Amino acid sequence: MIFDLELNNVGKVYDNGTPAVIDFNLAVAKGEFIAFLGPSGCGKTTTLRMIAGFESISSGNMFIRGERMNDVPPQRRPTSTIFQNYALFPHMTVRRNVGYGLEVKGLAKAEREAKVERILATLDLEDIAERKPDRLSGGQRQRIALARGLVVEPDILLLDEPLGALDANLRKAIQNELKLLQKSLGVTFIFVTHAQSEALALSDRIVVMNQGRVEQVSPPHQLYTRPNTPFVAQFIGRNTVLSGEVAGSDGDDIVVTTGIGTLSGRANGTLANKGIVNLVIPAEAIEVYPAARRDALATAGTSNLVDALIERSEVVGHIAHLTARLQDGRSVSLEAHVDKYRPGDFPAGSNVFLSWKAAEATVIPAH
Ligand SMILES: Nc1ncnc2c1ncn2[C@@H]1O[C@H](COP(=O)(O)OP(=O)(O)OP(=O)(O)O)[C@@H](O)[C@H]1O
Repeated sequence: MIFDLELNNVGKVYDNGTPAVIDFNLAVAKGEFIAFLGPSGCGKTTTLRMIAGFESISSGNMFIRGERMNDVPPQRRPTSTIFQNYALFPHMTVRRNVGYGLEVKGLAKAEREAKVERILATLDLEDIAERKPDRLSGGQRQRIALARGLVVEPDILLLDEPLGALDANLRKAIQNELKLLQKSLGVTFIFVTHAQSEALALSDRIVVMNQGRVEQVSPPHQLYTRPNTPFVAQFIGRNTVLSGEVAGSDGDDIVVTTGIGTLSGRANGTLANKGIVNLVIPAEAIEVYPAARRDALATAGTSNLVDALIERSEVVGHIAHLTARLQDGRSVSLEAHVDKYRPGDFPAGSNVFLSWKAAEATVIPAH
């Protein structure tokens, strides 16, 4: 199979010696929507710029549709880049901004105009085609930048924090638009973000980066429910991470001795280090029961029963928010519809039990 994009052990060391990207491996199929997600300074932008050709590759190889790209200059790569500030020309109309890339490529006027009209129509920009971008809204400018990137018909569109300049409401609306547009065009999109919700909402797969390295590449749901590493468990979703030691197994479940009891979860892949592990429990998997139900739950064979004390209990709209303190002192935040956690059932100061199904918790190596 020929991938749209392949990065094989790609690395970047800046002239000052900073290793910004280390052994980056990724294969992207045509039409995939990929997010690079991670904290500030983890190497997302550097990787995107190496794909675009704005930054040289220090080690490893990069291929687009099977062709090695390491030494190909940016303008000869089948990529377009959309920058966070959109980099539109303020003195040109929207139409000229959109057509500029085709002018540079030297396309004949008639062909150029046909392509520009088509993309203006696709992105609903015809009515503002004669305006200058500085007189337009953030959302409109974002669409112009998209049109400018797409009009050259790239194999891969690279987007650097494309929604970063927009306010929260507009961001949400444009997220949906972007996803629909990408699916209808079938163009491979790679975008950089440090907004977890955006990556989870938009992507087919997310590449989580940390300190220059790829921690995990997974579809959003899998990343959320089955983290591979302690970093991902802390960075994505709302997980409680307990350290412990493997005591054995019970069918598909791994039994772990922790500071607050003998608990269980499922292994994610093979556990290289069987000794010290982390048990990762997503907030969504945790059920809360009043202390009075302890015996009934134990009789029913409910596993993973953990004592806790409700520290905070409040209802906002239809959502009940609970904070429960475990015996080791750490707090767990939980939320659910008020039909599930009825106000009054779990007042602050009450003793409760937390429980989860072993299949919904994940056991990962501690390092
Ligand atoms: N031109 C440069 N010269 C030297 N070091 C650089 C250069 N650009 C980036 N770096 C360093 O490389 C590392 C990765 O930076 P990069 O911009 O790729 O991270 P990022 O994940 O995109 O961060 P952010 O979310 O803040 O944009 C950081 O340590 C950064 O300081």
